[in-house]
Amino acid sequence: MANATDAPAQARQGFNTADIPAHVKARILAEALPNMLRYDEETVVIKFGGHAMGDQALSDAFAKDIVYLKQSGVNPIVVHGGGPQIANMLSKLEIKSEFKNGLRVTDKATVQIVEMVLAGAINKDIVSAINRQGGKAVGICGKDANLMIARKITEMADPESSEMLPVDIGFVGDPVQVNPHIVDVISKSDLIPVIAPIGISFEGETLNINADSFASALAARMKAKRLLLLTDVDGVLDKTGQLVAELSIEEAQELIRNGTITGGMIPKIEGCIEVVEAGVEAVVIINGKVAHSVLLELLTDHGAGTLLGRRRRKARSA
Ligand SMILES: Nc1ncnc2c1ncn2[C@@H]1O[C@H](COP(=O)(O)OP(=O)(O)O)[C@@H](O)[C@H]1O
Ligand SMILES: CC(=O)N[C@@H](CCC(=O)OP(=O)(O)O)C(=O)O
Repeated sequence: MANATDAPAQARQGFNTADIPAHVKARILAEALPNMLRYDEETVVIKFGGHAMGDQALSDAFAKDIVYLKQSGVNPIVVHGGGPQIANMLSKLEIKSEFKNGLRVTDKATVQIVEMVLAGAINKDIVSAINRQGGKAVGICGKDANLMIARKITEMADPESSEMLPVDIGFVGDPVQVNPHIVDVISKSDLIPVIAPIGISFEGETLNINADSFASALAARMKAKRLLLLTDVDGVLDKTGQLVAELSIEEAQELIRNGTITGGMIPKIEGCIEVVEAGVEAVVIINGKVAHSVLLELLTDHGAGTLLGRRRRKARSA
């Protein structure tokens, strides 16, 4: 048997339920079924981060979860990242890359590689993984049917003073107009949309969009029931490294102010706040390195990671 921390081994084992006692099976089903009903025909946007993609068995477990959701009447929409994979390709091509406030500075050569890696290799890998598990996935990016129109980022908040300062980080976009028609058309059938975070400007330029920002803008526009962000940690951790199971908007802002939330977690949480303010019930940050974390979050009462929203976890099964 794999131990609790050996997620890839657990994922490889799949669902072997033969040695689970009947009364435990009954408890699991009794907990899962009302949760399944709660998400029936609801849209759930799931962001699959590049750090969560590393292992084949885990990627297959993720793909299986997406197929199970679709088969049980939920409407899953996958948005993926690929930061580490872009970094690998840039380093092979000996192109230097740097980040400013969590965003990759993206010149003309870099944006071509970013599009190739995200909308090409990674998008098609995820599509194939879902299809291998019995789903019918369709890969698109924000350019398709003008799904994600973005504006070049030309100013950023100074981390110390919060004052907006002019910046030039190249072909990096901030979503300004989401046209979800193509996603609706795909997901109203038996197909599952898998979306690469590439956008297009009103002037026709290809723009690199942070995958968390892309998923947040889409979830907000589609008034999704949930946004799940899969990353490489269990959720938001407090100063002592303990998981924070739920956060209000005010508590999240305070954790950023007092320096508990730093680095890549800052844009993630800022996106989450905007999503909740736009009317999405809750956003959950979960560990994509735990096998079947998506099912654990959606179908068990206590959930898996950090929930940020207007709704308290205790009331989630209401
Ligand atoms: N308070 C915090 N709790 C959890 N993670 C944090 C916190 N502050 C900063 N982080 C960092 O944020 C990272 C996740 O963000 P990021 O690297 O952008 O993930 P992804 O590539 O999955 O989008 C974690 O690996 C961790 O290093
Ligand atoms: C502008 C910007 O930073 N874009 C990201 C897009 C990919 C991404 O966000 O991937 P993860 O979710 O795996 O981090 C990048 O170039 O890395």
